[in-house]
Amino acid sequence: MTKFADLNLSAATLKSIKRMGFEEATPIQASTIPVSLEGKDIIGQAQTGTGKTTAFGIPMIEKIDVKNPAVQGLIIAPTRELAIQVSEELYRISADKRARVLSVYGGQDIQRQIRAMKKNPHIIVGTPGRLLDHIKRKTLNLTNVHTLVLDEADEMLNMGFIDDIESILETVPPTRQTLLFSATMPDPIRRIAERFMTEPEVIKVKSKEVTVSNIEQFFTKVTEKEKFDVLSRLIDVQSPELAIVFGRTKRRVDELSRALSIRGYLAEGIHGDLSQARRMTVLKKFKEGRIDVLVATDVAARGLDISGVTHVYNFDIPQDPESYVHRIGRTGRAGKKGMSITFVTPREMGYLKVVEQTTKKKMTALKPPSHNEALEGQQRLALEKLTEATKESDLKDYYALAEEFLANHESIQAVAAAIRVLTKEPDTTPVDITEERPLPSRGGGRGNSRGGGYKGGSRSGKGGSGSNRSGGYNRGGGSSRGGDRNRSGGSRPQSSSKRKSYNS
Ligand SMILES: Nc1ncnc2c1ncn2[C@@H]1O[C@H](COP(=O)(O)OP(=O)(O)OP(=O)(O)O)[C@@H](O)[C@H]1O
Ligand SMILES: [Mg+2]
Repeated sequence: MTKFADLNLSAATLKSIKRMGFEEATPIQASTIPVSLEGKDIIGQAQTGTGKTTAFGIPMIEKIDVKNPAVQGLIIAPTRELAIQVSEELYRISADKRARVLSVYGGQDIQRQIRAMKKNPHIIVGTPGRLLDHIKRKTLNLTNVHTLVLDEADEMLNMGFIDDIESILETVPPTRQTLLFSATMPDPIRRIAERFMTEPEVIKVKSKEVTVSNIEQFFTKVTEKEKFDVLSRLIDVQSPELAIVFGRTKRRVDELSRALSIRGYLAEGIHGDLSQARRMTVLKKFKEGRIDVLVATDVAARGLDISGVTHVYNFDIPQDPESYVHRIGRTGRAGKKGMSITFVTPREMGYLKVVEQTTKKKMTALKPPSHNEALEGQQRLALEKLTEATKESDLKDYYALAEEFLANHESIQAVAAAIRVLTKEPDTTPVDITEERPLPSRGGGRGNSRGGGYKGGSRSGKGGSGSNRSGGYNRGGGSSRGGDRNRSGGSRPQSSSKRKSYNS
């Protein structure tokens, strides 16, 4: 085990790390920080939730000259929420050194960002589109950047993002150090990445499986029609502390969050068509536990670190194995336990095999719970609440009434009534969920799982500067940026003109 104190870090950074509560460096931190401090380019791959942010954050902060007012570090992230989160983590690492960190992303007032730029931030964390926008407006000068990080590099280099990234890189000195991090790094993407790196060192934390062992992985075979009832019952049986339900499209997310609310769950949805203010409010409520279930498209699959997420439900199986790895990685973080349950329709069993081949881990089959099992789950939850309440010392005020009640009722009847009152009985209110077509049938091979391969097709018709690319997170073959993901029905959803927009 490596202690941060053994990594040759400055006193200021060590102090900040201590304040963050970190004692030992995680394996990816221990293996990349020394190499990064030497100035080498790195492709860093380690499982979800194992501290990659701090792994690139510490050396970047170490190398900032706070007396120099120029932007010296640039971090590019695929989504707005991730850009915000990463900037917050860097801010914490730099609490003592006091390097200035600024996040810029689409959907936020650009004038406000321009004003913030004038306060000479040392590090910029941004999404590709908005960064380009600032570069074009000449409100962001990257000529003094010595350290560049692509967080979730494979995601950004895959399909469509590559043009933006290349344009940004053209404005950064070629002598810079480039660091790429992700939990997944398919070979074709790695080869693209190496094009703009200098003799990168590939640092991969060795593990048998791509996913972390603290996530218990299940699948359940269900028909499209059964899915929603099965989801409700699973939530009732498993009573997650916080759960994320991933759906394939934005419409799916809207319908699911509405349906869950109708059935009495505290659920809200997040996807790329919502305003940035709304996205932030929903995420904040989820982090604070004011909603228990976050329903999301893949916009929330990458990098988000929300403590207390105990369950991930893949309401629709993702078609890319990488997406699966990142989705389930929203639980089981920083050594905590988690559980994932993936719904598979009979025709989609081939996708399950592909996922398992990629993760090198078999999922355990889970029988969908019955109505009675769901009821029992909720009753047990009620009993837990009752047991908790008996530990309270100030129940005395209730004794008189309790005695009066027990004089007229059997004790078993009294307790049963209390449990019943506290039980949220499984709700079977009919809800409207549009049926999603199954993914096109496929065999078991990994082969061509992402359709046309990693071509990095270009994104035409880039939205005007500062525009909110409201397309959300499309990977569909269609050209409509505002459309849902994969609406292409029975045909293969990804053609060679793969592209996604993601609200930079
Ligand atoms: N050395 C450490 N000791 C304890 N906790 C840590 C340490 N480093 C990071 N963490 C915590 O672990 C959690 C996960 O970290 P982080 O988000 O950086 O993971 P990641 O590897 O980037 O995951 P993903 O692949 O999902 O992006 C965070 O809550 C972070 O604060
Ligand atoms: Mg990360």
